[in-house]
Amino acid sequence: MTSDGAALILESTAIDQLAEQGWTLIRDFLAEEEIAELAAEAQRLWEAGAFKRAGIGRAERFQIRPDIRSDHILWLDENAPTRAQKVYWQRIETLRREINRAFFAGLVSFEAHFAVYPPGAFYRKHLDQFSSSSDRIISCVLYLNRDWREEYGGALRLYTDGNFIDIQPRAGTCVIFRSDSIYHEVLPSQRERFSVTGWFKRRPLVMPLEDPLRDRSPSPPFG
Ligand SMILES: O=C(O)CCC(=O)C(=O)O
Ligand SMILES: [Fe+2]
Repeated sequence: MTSDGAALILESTAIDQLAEQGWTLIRDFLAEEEIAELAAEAQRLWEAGAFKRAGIGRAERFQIRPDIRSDHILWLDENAPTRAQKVYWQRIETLRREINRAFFAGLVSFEAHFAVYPPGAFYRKHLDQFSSSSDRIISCVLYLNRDWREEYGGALRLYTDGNFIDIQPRAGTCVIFRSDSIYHEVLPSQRERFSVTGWFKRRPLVMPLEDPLRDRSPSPPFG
């Protein structure tokens, strides 16, 4: 990155594109050594067995469906970030403010996980919003593999206007898109493919009327 001014101009172009076409990308989202540190961390945790098979759906609808997605994930804990993760969260916070300023989007939080696609893994075409809730507004995927080559597969295919575009998962590229309307898929990857995937969220618009876990024993009889 050349200067803060240049970074700001880049970011505002990206945000214009996000508004116009529903997706954008920022290359060099973090410095090379910051990406390398995140990549080393993800690799170490993967080798230590800390990742879990990813599923689809939330809460009681959660299912492991290797026919739909076969990646493995590890959620980040915002309250206990490593040094590399702290830099990532700070960068995300800057982006959150930019998006809110440009769109009055009311994004209040962010959740993120590391993901690994082992050789052969994929994620079929989908939207990132759960059908049961609309609090995921903007998706954000940051890639960690240095020297990625097209022949490894593993591109992110974004579907837009009856067409599609393939994005190579190269270290430092961050793809940002609307969670409610941009269909996308991860094509089968032939190499271990690492990323940090996250979602900007709004406060849920409709609050549940009743907490299902609340004690529902009958109230004591009158008198
Ligand atoms: O890794 C990617 O390129 C996209 C991942 C994805 O679509 C997801 O986790 O919902
Ligand atoms: Fe997705």
